[in-house]
Amino acid sequence: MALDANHFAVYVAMQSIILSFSTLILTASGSSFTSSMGPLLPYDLLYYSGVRAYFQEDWDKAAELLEKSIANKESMRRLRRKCHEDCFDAGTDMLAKLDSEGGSLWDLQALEWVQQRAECLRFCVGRSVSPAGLLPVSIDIDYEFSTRNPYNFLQVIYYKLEKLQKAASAAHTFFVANPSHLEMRNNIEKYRRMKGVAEAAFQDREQHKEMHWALYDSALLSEASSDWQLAARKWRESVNETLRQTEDCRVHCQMSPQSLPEDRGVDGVDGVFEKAAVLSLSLLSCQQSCVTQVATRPGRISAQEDFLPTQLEHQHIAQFKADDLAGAIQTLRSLLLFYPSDTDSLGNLQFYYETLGEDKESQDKDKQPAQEIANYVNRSLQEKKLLYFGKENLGSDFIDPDLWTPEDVIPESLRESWRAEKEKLNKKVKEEEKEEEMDDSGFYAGGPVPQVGVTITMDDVAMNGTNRVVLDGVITSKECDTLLQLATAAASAGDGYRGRRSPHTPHEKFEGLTVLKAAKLAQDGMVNQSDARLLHELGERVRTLLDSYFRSPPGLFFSFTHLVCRTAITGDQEGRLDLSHPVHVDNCLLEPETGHCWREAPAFTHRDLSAVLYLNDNFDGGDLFFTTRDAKTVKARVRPGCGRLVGFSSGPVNPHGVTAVTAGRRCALALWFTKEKLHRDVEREEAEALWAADGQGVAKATEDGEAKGTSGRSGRSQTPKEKSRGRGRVTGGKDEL
Ligand SMILES: O=C(O)CCC(=O)C(=O)O
Ligand SMILES: [Fe+3]
Repeated sequence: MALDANHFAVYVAMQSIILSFSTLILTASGSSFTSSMGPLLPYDLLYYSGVRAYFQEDWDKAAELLEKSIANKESMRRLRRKCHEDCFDAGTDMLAKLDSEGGSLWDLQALEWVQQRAECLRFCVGRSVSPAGLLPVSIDIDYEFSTRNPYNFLQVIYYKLEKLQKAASAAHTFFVANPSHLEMRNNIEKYRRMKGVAEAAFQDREQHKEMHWALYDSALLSEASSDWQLAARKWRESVNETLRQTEDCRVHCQMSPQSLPEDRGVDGVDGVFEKAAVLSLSLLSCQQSCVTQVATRPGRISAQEDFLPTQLEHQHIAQFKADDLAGAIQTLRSLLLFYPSDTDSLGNLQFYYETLGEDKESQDKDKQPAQEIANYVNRSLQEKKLLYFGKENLGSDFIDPDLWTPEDVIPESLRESWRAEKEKLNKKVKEEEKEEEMDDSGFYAGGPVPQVGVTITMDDVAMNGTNRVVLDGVITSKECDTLLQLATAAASAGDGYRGRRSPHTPHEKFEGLTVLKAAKLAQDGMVNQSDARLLHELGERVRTLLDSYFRSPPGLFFSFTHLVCRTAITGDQEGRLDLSHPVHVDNCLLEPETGHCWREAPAFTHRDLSAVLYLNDNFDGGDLFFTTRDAKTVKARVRPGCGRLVGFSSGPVNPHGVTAVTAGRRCALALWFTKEKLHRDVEREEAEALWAADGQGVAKATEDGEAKGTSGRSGRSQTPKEKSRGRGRVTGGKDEL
C-alpha cells in the first residue's frame, strides 16, 4: 500500500520508539485497550500502536487504537483540569501564615504550600493514570495531534472499512486544520459525490475545542443580518467561551510537564533560586501564550490580533443597537480596561451616559466592568510585569502576545531596542510594499489580443493600477445566453448544484457550477452536453487571451473554474450597506490596517492570474471595483456585461470587491490560473477524461499550455485517494468565491 512521504518519516521514527514500548504494548493489546475501566493508558503509546496497525493494514485494530488515543488525550486533559480544581486549595492555609510569621520561617511555609499542592496533584493524577501515562509526551506526538494528523489516518482507515460517514467526518476534521491539504480537498469532494454520505457527516469532531470560533462566526452573521439582540448574546457567549478556553489552556501549562531551556535546566549552573525563577517564568510565559493560541483559528498560522478587545468592541455596539444601554456601558468599561485612554471609547461612553441621562456618580456606582474581565486584565498585567522583569534581568525570554500592554509595564531598555527594531521592520515592510506594487508575478500587461473582434476597453492606466485589463467582445450574446441557461438548468437539476446563501452576505443566494459538475450533469442528461462543453471551451478562450495580453511565462494552467451566479434575495435588500463580495486579494489574506497581505492558508496562495467573464447586466448593483491596499479608496470600477472579460494578476497589487447585488441575478464565469503545474485543476482533466471516454475528444491543455485534441484518456477512479507518495494534487475549492 502506498505511503504518504510524511507518514513514512513518522513511521520510521516511530519504529524505534515502539520498540521501547514493546512490553507495554504486549500487555496493553490484551484487555486494557478495549476496556473503559482501569488506569488511563498513555495516548502516545496508543497512537504509535495505532499507526503501526495502520501500516500493517489491520484496519479494525488501527481504528480502535487511534480512536482510543484521541479519547485518552481528551480524558487526560479533563483529568488534569479536575485535579487542578480539586487541589486548588491544598496548602493555601500556609500562605495565610506568610504575612504574620515573624523570623525566617516564611520560606518554609511557602515551600510547604508548594509541597502540599504537589502531593495533592500527584495523588490525584497518579491514581487514574498508568505510570507510563505520566511520562512526558514527545514533541513529535504533540505536533501530530496539534495538526490533527490522527484524523488523516482515520480517514483512510474508515474508507477501507467502508464506514463512509466516519471517513467523511475524519476527512473534514483534518481538513479544517489543514485547509491547504490538496489531497484531502479532493477526497472531501469525492465523499460529497458518494451516495450514502449525508451532508451531516461532514462534521468537525474537534469543534468542541474551538467553540469560541463557532460563536464568533455566528455573532458576525447575526450582525450582518442586523439581528442585534442575537448578536449581543452571541458576542457575550463568544467572550465567555474565549475566557474559558484561555483558562483551560492555562491550566494545561501548569499541569503538563514543563521543560526548561537546556542550560538553565536540571544540569544548569544556576542555584535553586535562579532555577525556581526560570521555572516560574517559563510557566508564566506559557500561560501568556494562551492568548495567541486561543486567538488562532484552526488551520491558520497567525493569531487574530486583539482578539478579546475586538469582541468586546463588537459586543458593546450590538448591545447599544439592541437598546441595552446598561449592558453596552458595562461592556465598554470592560474594553476600557484594555485601552483606558482610547478616545473613541471614552467618547462613546460619554454618549451612552448622556443618552441614559445619568449623573456621574450613579454611572460609576452601577456599571462597573465585568468582574471576569477585570480579573483577566489584572492578572495579565501582574504576569507581564514579572515576565518583563525576567526578560530584562534574568535572561529569560518572553514574547508579549498583546497589543494593549501599557508602556509603563515594559522596561525602558526594552522599549528602546524595540523602537529601533520596529523602525527597521517598518522600513522593510515599506520596501516590500513598494516591490509588491511593482508586482513580481511575472506578468506584464500590454501584450497582443489574439482574437478578432475583441477590444481593450480599459488598461492599467485607465484602471489606475498594475496588471489589470478589461476586454470586450470576448463571447457572443448567444454564448452568454447558453451559459445563463446552463446555470438555470443546473440549478433546477438540484443535486450537486443547489443555490445556497452566499458565504459573504446573507442578502444574496449563491450558486457555483464547475466544469466537472457540468460534465456529470450532462452525462446524466440533466443539462445539454454541448452547453457543458461550451463552459469548458470558453475557459480555453479566456486563457489564450490573457496568456497573450499579460505575456505570461510559459505554462499557464487552469487552477479553478466556476460559473457563479449571485442572486439578490427579494424582500431582504432594504438599507443594505454590505458588499456582495468584500474587498480581498485572490492569493493572500489582505490586512487592510497594515496593508500587508499574508500569503497563507486559507487563501488560495497558488493562484497567479484571475479572470471574470461576465454574462449579463440585467441586475442592480454587482459592480466589480479595485481599491488601494487599505481597502478604502476605489481606484477603478467595472460594470459587468455580456462578453466583458476582466483579467488581473491575483496578488496584492489587486485588492478588489463586488458591490451588493440588490435585484436580479448576476452570473459570470470566474477562472483562476496558476503557473505551477502541481496546482492545476485535476477536476478539469477529469471532465476531459469523461468526455474522452464517451468518445468525444476535447481540446485539452497540454503541459506547455498549448491546446490540442485528446481522446481515449482513462477516467480517474471516483474513490477518495489514499495517501500517495510525493506530490499533492489540487482542485479549486468547492463553491468558492
Ligand atoms: O465576480 C466578480 O466580479 C469578482 C469575484 C471575485 O473577486 C472572486 O470570486 O474572487
Ligand atoms: Fe476575487
